[in-house]
Amino acid sequence: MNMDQPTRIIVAGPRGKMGHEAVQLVHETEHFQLAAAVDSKNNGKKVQDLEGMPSEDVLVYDDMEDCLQAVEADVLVDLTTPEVGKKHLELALDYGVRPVVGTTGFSPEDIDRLRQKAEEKEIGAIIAPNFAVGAVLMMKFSQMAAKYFPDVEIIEMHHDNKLDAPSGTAAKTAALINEVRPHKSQGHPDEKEELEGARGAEVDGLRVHSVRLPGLVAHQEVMFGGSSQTLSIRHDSINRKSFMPGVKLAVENVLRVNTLVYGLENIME
Ligand SMILES: NC(=O)C1=CN([C@@H]2O[C@H](COP(=O)(O)OP(=O)(O)OC[C@H]3O[C@@H](n4cnc5c(N)ncnc54)[C@H](O)[C@@H]3O)[C@@H](O)[C@H]2O)C=CC1
Ligand SMILES: O=C(O)C1=N[C@H](C(=O)O)C[C@H](O)C1
Repeated sequence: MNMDQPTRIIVAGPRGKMGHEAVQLVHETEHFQLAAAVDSKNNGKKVQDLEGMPSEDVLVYDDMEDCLQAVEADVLVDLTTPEVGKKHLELALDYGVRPVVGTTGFSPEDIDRLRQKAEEKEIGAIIAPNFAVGAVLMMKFSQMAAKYFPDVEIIEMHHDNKLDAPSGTAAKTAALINEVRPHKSQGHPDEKEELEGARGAEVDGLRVHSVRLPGLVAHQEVMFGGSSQTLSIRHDSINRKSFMPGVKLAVENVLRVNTLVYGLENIME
């Protein structure tokens, strides 16, 4: 790949809340070039003909494989839905296009399998459950705190159009915390849920609660409790522009790695 040439990018999900911002980011970034978009409809139209899109004279495909066969691209930015995102990531690897995936809903098994595939193909891939730098710091600070406060509950709060629960960020936070937290079942040993789900989902004894409300964007609070004290670590994305510097960083870095990287923290300086 010639690093002096602009990075040619396919955006999947261009009419979505995140995809729309991503098309705008590619349009505004000098060393990025939009190669095509993959949408669930609008096959054969130009991106610039979709409502609210910048003047990008490139084609929209309604099928990822058709797009990968027709278009020369370096990177796929996927911001679709959990099931679609998994298929797109696999196809991109098959065609030697490096995936940057913000789509959430990947299980640890999915990630292991896809990492193996990326390594077999010797190309980079990045799955980032949260592109906001502040959210990455919130996760890292939570991991630091968990060493000293093993009693912790995660409360993630999102808009009510979100398909997956818990959020990818909450799942990643729980995984990071459980790397350092001694296993512990929280709450009273005789605790009983009078209403199913009242104590949230359980990840190795740690509880995760998902709130869905109109008006919210993306928020997470990690609450720790210790003797006579509590600690809360909170991040709020109040606009989807908060994710775009992370998308840019991931596109730049996916060209330099030959494995699947899970989490923006692994590429942040
Ligand atoms: N990693 C991160 O920082 C962030 C990740 N997300 C994740 O990104 C994904 C998208 O989120 P939003 O933009 O809020 O959702 P959205 O619902 O606004 O957009 C999803 C888009 O995917 C499109 N789509 C569905 N099937 C498709 C297909 N077969 N081919 C092409 N496009 C298809 C839909 O038409 C829609 O436009 C979700 O999984 C969400 O959890 C959201 C925000 C930040
Ligand atoms: O769907 C969203 O909106 C978001 N999804 C990601 C997640 O599941 O963690 C990232 C962010 O929280 C916004």
